[in-house]
Amino acid sequence: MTQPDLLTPAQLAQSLQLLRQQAPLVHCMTNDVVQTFTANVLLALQASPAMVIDAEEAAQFVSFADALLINVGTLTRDRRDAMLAAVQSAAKVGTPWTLDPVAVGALSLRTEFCQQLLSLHPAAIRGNASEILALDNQAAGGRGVDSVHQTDAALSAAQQLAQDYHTLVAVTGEVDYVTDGTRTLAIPGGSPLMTRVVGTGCAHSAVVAAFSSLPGDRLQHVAAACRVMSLAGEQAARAVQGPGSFVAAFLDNLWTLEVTV
Ligand SMILES: Nc1ncnc2c1ncn2[C@@H]1O[C@H](COP(=O)(O)OP(=O)(O)O)[C@@H](O)[C@H]1O
Ligand SMILES: Cc1ncsc1CCOP(=O)(O)O
Ligand SMILES: [Mg+2]
Repeated sequence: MTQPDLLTPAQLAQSLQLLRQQAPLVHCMTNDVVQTFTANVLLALQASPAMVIDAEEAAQFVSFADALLINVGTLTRDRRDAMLAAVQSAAKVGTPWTLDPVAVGALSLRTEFCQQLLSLHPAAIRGNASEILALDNQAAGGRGVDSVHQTDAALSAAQQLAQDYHTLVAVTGEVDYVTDGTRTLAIPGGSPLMTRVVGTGCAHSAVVAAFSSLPGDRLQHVAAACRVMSLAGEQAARAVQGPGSFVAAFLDNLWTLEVTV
């Protein structure tokens, strides 16, 4: 495996400009905790969120959407069936979909479902280090929804998953890595404060879904999704006292983000 490269400012600027121009419609099937925050993050980037969750409606709606997000954070059997219907429909119509395997590992329902989803061709997978290790059967998972591993420790698992399932894997934490199994980009930055408000990881996956719908180099676009999150996060953390005001500053920074080349 080759050493990680860095995303250039020119690549970031190109991907961000394309995202704002295309304003993708992102079909989100996500967990109960993060619905509003996820929608607000997408809106701040000029994308359009739509949370359509009934099995029949989801299978229909995915053909109107530019991207689909599957997040198993508050999975139930009914939701699993609806997500499966949406993914199968996405495969038929060619809508790229992204998996967020929240807390995969210790719990059977979500672990078996995530393993099933892997063979249904996700365009991208975004998880924290413990989730990526668990998905590759190399660890039992994290502490609930939080990681107990560093991303360096999960990089080879991310590369292996990407190769095995012909997908992109973004493993996020202090340093984010995005890999297709051959090329890997490292994205430093962000702030520990990002982990002190709920939903940043889940929203990150929604942003990965949005960027993965863009034409061109998907690895570049997904790395740009990570850098957009880390830039907005680090700028917000510098300006605020704690988690409450962080959320507002983070959304404002996504809205105003400019990249100088
Ligand atoms: N120590 C850190 N320093 C900077 N950014 C971080 C740090 N930990 C997490 N992040 C960022 O916070 C967001 C949430 O990521 P993470 O904690 O990995 O996911 P999850 O919330 O799914 O566990 C990501 O954008 C990630 O890059
Ligand atoms: C707390 C919680 N419990 C089930 S899903 C969820 C949200 C997790 O959000 P994130 O992974 O973005 O921290
Ligand atoms: Mg998460």
